[in-house]
Amino acid sequence: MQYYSLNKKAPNVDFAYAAVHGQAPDKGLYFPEFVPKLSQEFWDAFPTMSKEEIGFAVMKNFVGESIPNNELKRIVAETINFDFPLVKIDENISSLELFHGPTLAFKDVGARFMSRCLGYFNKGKKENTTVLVATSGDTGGAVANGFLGVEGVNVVILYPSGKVSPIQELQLTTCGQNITALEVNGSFDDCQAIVKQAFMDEDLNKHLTLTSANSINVARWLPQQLYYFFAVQKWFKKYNEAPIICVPSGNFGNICAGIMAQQAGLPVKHFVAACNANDEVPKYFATGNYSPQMAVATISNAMDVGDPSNFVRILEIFNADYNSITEIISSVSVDDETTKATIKEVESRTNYVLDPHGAVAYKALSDYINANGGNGFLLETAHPVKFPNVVEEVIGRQIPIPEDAKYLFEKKKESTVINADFDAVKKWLLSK
Ligand SMILES: Cc1ncc(COP(=O)(O)O)c(C=O)c1O
Ligand SMILES: N[C@@H](CCOP(=O)(O)O)C(=O)O
Repeated sequence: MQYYSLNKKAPNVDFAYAAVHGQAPDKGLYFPEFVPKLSQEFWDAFPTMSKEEIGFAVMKNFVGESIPNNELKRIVAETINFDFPLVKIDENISSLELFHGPTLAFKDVGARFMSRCLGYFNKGKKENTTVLVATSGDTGGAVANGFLGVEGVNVVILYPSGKVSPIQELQLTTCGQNITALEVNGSFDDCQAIVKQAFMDEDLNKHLTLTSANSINVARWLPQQLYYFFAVQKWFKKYNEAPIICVPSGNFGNICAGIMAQQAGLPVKHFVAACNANDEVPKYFATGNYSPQMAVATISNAMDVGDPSNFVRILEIFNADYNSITEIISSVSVDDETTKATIKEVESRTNYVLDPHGAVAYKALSDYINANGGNGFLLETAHPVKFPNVVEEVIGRQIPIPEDAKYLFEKKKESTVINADFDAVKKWLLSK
């Protein structure tokens, strides 16, 4: 499999090159030269395949010859060694719980896969790789956890000061070793823009081998397809009709991975991209015009993105054809008051506690189903305990902290405060 740059001004590369470099030299995101269709043999076996078998078959098509089969099988098995339950909430709506990994959010799958790929590609190399990552909350913790102790790799996490939840902040600032956190006086979009600029800076790239652990990087983004496969396999044990899938969306990597899975043949009836007040994509769906905007802060903070990186990948899948896009995907915006009311209503009726991101998706999915009929599931992308200030106030009780997360509260935050200024970050990187 070869990858091309979406800016179309850089040479094609294989999976290894795209994973090690992150972004193409012309600033474009890498994209696979075709979306591989899974074979009839795969679909015949699909209902009874194990997670590991599905994971290997799906990722093999994208990794190609860059990693030998036995190594790829190990990487996949280590990536997905936790549960992905599909829990029925009410008559027409289930929740795909993606928070059973080590950092309690869906990012663990991509981060664990990418860290192991880089570990494999870096074996025997003399120079270190610096992984730069911008986070609005969950990517940072997952990348810190996934890359902790990986030889030859230093991770630098940029996060917007005061705009992530307390557990998110502890997850990304307390690892030590090869993980460092830069607390940026700015927004997630500022952090993402600085990271992208770093890949383009000749001087910086002469001194450091840089890559990205955001969904920019295909090794972080593409494994996110896997849980769509796991969920749809479970879905067809209960239902005969393909599901409507609702994805709480910010940088649009997750839903874009789901669309890739659907293009490979996974049965999905419709996707709903649920956004918070950062509604540049819902506006595109309503008008056909896309115009990025300054992010506004919401209670679903990890989706506070004003210029989503992966929107260009969605356009690419559909050749930027508005009608084809809107046939398969809808997009809506849900405000904070409605998000809180949804958490409260669902908890008091069903006892199920949604996190603010899942609540945005629940509301968007239930509205879609009320208007169009059908059955579906939302992606519950983070554990509600990551957002206690919002959720506990709304439901009026405490959410117990999972055993595995208690250790975080004994740790001390360590971060370097820095202005949202590329030159300041460059100077800091070169001083290390
Ligand atoms: C909990 C949670 N939900 C939803 C999202 C949005 O996902 P994406 O940026 O892939 O659209 C994020 C950010 O990644 C997140 O952390
Ligand atoms: N919501 C994300 C933002 C970064 O998204 P990514 O998928 O491009 O890494 C976060 O939690 O940091």
